[in-house]
Amino acid sequence: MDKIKSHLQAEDVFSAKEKKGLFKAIFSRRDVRGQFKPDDVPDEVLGRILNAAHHAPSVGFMQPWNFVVIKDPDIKQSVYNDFAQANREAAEMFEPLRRSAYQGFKLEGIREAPINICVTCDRERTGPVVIGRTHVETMDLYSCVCAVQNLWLAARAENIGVGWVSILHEQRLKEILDIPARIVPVAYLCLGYTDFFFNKPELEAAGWQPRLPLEQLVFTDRWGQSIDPAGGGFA
Ligand SMILES: Cc1cc2c(cc1C)N(C[C@H](O)[C@H](O)[C@H](O)COP(=O)(O)O)c1[nH]c(=O)[nH]c(=O)c1N2
Repeated sequence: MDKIKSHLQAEDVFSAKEKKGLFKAIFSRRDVRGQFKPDDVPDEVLGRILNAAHHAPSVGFMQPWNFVVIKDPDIKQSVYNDFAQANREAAEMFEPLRRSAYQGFKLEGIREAPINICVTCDRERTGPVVIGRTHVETMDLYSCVCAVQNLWLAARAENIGVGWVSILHEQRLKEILDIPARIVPVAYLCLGYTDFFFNKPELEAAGWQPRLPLEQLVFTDRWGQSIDPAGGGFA
């Protein structure tokens, strides 16, 4: 009987070109909000992106996600209306100088993006006791965020921009989308083709927040014990 191939063989290592492709997706992925094209995203392309999301890691292989695909302009408008209200509330939370900068940012592309996707978490999908979630219950939510990241990177490889909108009232979003009580909306995403991706985060380019140096964020052995960046090999 043929032995079923149950693990990757040595020849399945990434070629230099494949490696480059993966890192290109990681480094050139952007949060897209202001430059969506109205062009339809074919179902086949959307299917590939959702399948990539579905292949994310999950605690206990729980796969707690659902993907609500929204194309209806009326639903988008309702979500936008909630964003507009939440965004006004958000602006009030910043001190005056930051507030005017905040008010100048475009922080969503809900109505322009041909597709919106709400990624949700079913906290009870595989029963109350889950391998790996026995002591930290939020692991299922983190698993859904892994799915979001897979989606974001796969979309980048398909030349499709994704923007995450989190300036929303969770309960209102659940009402608009008819999301059952036990399900948690994790991410509201806007998707569509785009002519370009900025080469830096927009918040970095606008001077709102720089990218932190990696060497400030990496410790050896103990919290606070910095590595020597030159010797650390991350340059
Ligand atoms: C959990 C979470 C939530 C949000 C975001 C991201 C994440 C991870 N981001 C996008 C965020 O601003 C962006 O990722 C960073 O500024 C870095 O830029 P790039 O993603 O590299 O372009 C985001 N952007 C935006 O315009 N409106 C929003 O409500 C949010 N919310």
